[in-house]
Amino acid sequence: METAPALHCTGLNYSFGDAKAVDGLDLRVDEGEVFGLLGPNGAGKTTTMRAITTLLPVPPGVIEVFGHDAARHKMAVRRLLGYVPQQLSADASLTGRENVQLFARVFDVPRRERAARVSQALDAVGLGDVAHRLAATYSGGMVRRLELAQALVSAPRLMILDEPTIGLDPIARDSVWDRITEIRLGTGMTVLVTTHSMDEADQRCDRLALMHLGRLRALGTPAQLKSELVAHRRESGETGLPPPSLEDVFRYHSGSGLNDPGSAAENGEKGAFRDVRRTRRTASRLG
Ligand SMILES: Nc1ncnc2c1ncn2[C@@H]1O[C@H](COP(=O)(O)OP(=O)(O)OP(=O)(O)O)[C@@H](O)[C@H]1O
Repeated sequence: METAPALHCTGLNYSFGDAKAVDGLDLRVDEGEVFGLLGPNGAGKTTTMRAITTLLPVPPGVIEVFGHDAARHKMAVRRLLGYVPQQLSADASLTGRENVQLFARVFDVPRRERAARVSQALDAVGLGDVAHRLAATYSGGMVRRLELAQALVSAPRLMILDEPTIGLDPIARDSVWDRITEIRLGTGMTVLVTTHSMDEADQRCDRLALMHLGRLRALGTPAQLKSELVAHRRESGETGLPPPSLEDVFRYHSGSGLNDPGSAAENGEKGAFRDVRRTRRTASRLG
């Protein structure tokens, strides 16, 4: 019998008032993959992730996590998930260990396993030795790794990471990604991640979905997406260009971004303003 994929979305729609944030999204993520959700600001990535985590309501039959319907079996789905949102979730006035302990209680990790699981999660992200320090004293990269530990403490099978490296310098970014890779290799955990860094997407993701204006525009491995663009250039007679990067693929599928009709900016500045404000707030708190 075929095993259920880590995630299956069938015709996911989500609107905020009259504005459609996600428009008929079909997506399948297989167990063990690192799957990147790409797209310009306002493409619908965070809304998709929040729907998967059951934080936004969706009707039955639309989202399944390891075969569990997110509408009918909300708690079963939540138990399978770890989620690191874009906004910071660590409390600066607690120590690293206290932050992770808090999540262990919230996620109902059995009391007798709690201490060991908290230590394991902190060690897995390389914070075991500094777990006694207040999170306020951590660098931006350490805070992001602490949030990863918070999400890891419930031993999720599907980890959802919304821009886990936003606002980090290249060394801190690598250290966050190296930890994700190590944990994934050790546990077989599936990862669904958004990033605006095309280098990260290219180097760290097995497969990518490119969203724009709430719709899926392209799907495949980084190599497939690039070779599709080569084929398209050939068909349209564009010659003499260097091999495309993932950024070229992104630009090709995202059109003129925020100036497209129906985009966040065209639908009202408020949405775009909120997106930028949220991103800046996270980045500056990490900086
Ligand atoms: N709470 C909300 N109320 C109203 N509109 C919203 C809300 N959250 C998101 N939107 C709108 O829905 C659309 C999709 O937003 P979403 O945050 O999912 O995009 P995104 O791809 O994650 O963008 P970013 O890369 O900036 O994080 C945008 O037009 C956004 O303004």
